[in-house]
Amino acid sequence: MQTLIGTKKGYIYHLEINRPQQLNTMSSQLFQDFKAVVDIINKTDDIRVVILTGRGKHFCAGLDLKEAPQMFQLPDELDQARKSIRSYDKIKDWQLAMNSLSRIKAPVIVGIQGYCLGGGIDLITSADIRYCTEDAKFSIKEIDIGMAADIGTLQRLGLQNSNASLFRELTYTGRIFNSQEALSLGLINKIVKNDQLNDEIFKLAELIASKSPVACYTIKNIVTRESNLDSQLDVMARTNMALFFTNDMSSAITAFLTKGKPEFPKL
Ligand SMILES: CC/C=C\C=C\CC(=O)SCCNC(=O)CCNC(=O)[C@H](O)C(C)(C)COP(=O)(O)OP(=O)(O)OC[C@H]1O[C@@H](n2cnc3c(N)ncnc32)[C@H](O)[C@@H]1OP(=O)(O)O
Repeated sequence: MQTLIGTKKGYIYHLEINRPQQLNTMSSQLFQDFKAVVDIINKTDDIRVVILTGRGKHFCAGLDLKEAPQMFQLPDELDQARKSIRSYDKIKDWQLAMNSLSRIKAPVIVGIQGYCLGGGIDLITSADIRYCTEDAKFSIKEIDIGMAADIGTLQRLGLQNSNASLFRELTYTGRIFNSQEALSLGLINKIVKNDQLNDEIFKLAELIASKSPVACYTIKNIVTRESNLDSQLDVMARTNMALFFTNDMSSAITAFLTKGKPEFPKL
């Protein structure tokens, strides 16, 4: 795999996002590699815990906005309905990729440092356990590219969040929030010192790996049956399939690439 590196250490499988020069942004290759790695891991019967980290300074700066215009592009000759159906299929495929961590049979621990933005949050919400460093920074940044987070965040983190008001503020504004706020939101379960992330998550992984893998498998099977998740994600895909063709989105992505300011017309 090009964008993910996997290393097995005893019962622990360490997966690393390997696009540090691109701030580990999500390219179409990364989506494909996430889908592929689930099979590799699930077919290896002595993997008891999976750790996911990102190489370099940042965990993940979200969707690769340099590649995004190609990712969203559909043939001009298609009518609106056909474009919408094809974009629905694409969103479902990306949802499948970003739900990979919940489809891994073993518990998954994620370690986050630096920025974790947009799709990066979608990805980590499908993990079992999330630790971050003191200086980690988060943003539910989809709003800044004129779209709604469509691959997990609204469903896994938003619905039934005990801090719903803070959650809504963060989704409507896309403002950067720190590790303490991430903790209070339930996005993160432990903040660790900047230089101790790997030590802490490996320590935790070793503890879980010492437990019965059958019991861990059973627990994961139960706790990942989030009520109505599939239908919620499907509603999201059916809603966003039209959003992909707004000028809001293309104007926002162009503004990022050209360091300009996007224009959003009235509803
Ligand atoms: C559609 C369904 C699937 C997934 C949907 C996901 C939605 C999202 O993920 S929305 C969020 C998308 N991401 C962003 O909006 C992040 C944009 N980037 C930033 O805000 C900042 O760059 C930063 C990450 C906060 C870092 O800031 P700073 O330290 O000041 O560095 P910069 O000079 O801004 O960036 C360095 C270099 O990296 C490039 N870059 C940064 N982010 C992205 C990105 N997401 N995609 C592509 N490239 C990115 C930036 O353009 C710079 O490149 P240069 O070539 O050096 O100019």
